[in-house]
Amino acid sequence: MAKPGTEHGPDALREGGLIKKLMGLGLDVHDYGDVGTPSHEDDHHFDLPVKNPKHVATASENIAADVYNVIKSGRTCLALGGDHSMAIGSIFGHSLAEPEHVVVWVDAHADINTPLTSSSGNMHGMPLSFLVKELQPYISKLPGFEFIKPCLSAKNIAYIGLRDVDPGERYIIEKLGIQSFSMSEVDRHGIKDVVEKAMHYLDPEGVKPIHLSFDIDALDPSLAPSTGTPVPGGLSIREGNYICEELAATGRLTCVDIAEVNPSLGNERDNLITVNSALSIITHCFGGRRQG
Ligand SMILES: CN[C@](CCCC[B-](O)(O)O)(CCN1CCCCC1)C(=O)O
Ligand SMILES: [Mn+2]
Ligand SMILES: [Mn+2]
Ligand SMILES: [Mn+2]
Repeated sequence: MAKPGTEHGPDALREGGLIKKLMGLGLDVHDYGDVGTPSHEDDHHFDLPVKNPKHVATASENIAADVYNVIKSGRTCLALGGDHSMAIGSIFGHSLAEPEHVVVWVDAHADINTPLTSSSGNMHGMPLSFLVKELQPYISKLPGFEFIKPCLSAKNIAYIGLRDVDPGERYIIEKLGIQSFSMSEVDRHGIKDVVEKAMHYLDPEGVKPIHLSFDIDALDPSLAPSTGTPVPGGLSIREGNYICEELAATGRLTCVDIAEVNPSLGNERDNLITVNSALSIITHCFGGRRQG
């Protein structure tokens, strides 16, 4: 991961009262615990500048298995990160259970660099490239990722909140025609129109299961300071809550990722602000409504 500390994200959310808040919504909550992610000493890939590939591969396979089991048991899965590379496993696991699902990716970043377009080598900037069928001819096969079968088409993805996109990602988004509502579209049309347009594009009949992959850095850094790649000019908590309320209201929200909460960044107050923003996002995905 780009910056150590995201491994403590789930516990920070638990300590912030996550389980109690969800139970307070009348939900039958089961905490499946942490996914096993053994680290690998010799974890580098000789001819590619990809960091921790074996670690990410092992974690992804474990996450996929756990997400699949949770969804197959009839529950809605809440996957807590952790680095956004977690979405490799969570989306793949979701697709094994619900092959028809669509993805709403809420993030300051597109996270669709291939190992060759990435300038950082950090896998949190690459998760979608491992999952999109149209990109497979361009993806270097990394050891440990053999289990992944690309499970998304470009038309199954919509971005909300983009404001820091690398040149290679912009090319991919435009070449594949991925639906992208950057912060410019949010400002131009308003969040209501953006969510309506995104859902009409992804699922005009209103029948498909939804995967929401929410990177906490989609929110403005004033709301989520404890995160690894903050970018000014993000979503307000009202906009973030609105997205979640609307997706929850479909009744088809089947898997939610909350990524990039990093309690080792910033001070105590920053941690509290970030955790509270993440808890607000989560509760509005699971039935919490501002109108009560
Ligand atoms: C925009 N792409 C970045 C950031 C990815 C953030 C991942 B997320 O999960 O937090 O969304 C940044 C690449 N830049 C690094 C600094 C120099 C310019 C490129 C990358 O490392 O690929
Ligand atoms: Mn990260
Ligand atoms: Mn991300
Ligand atoms: Mn991000």
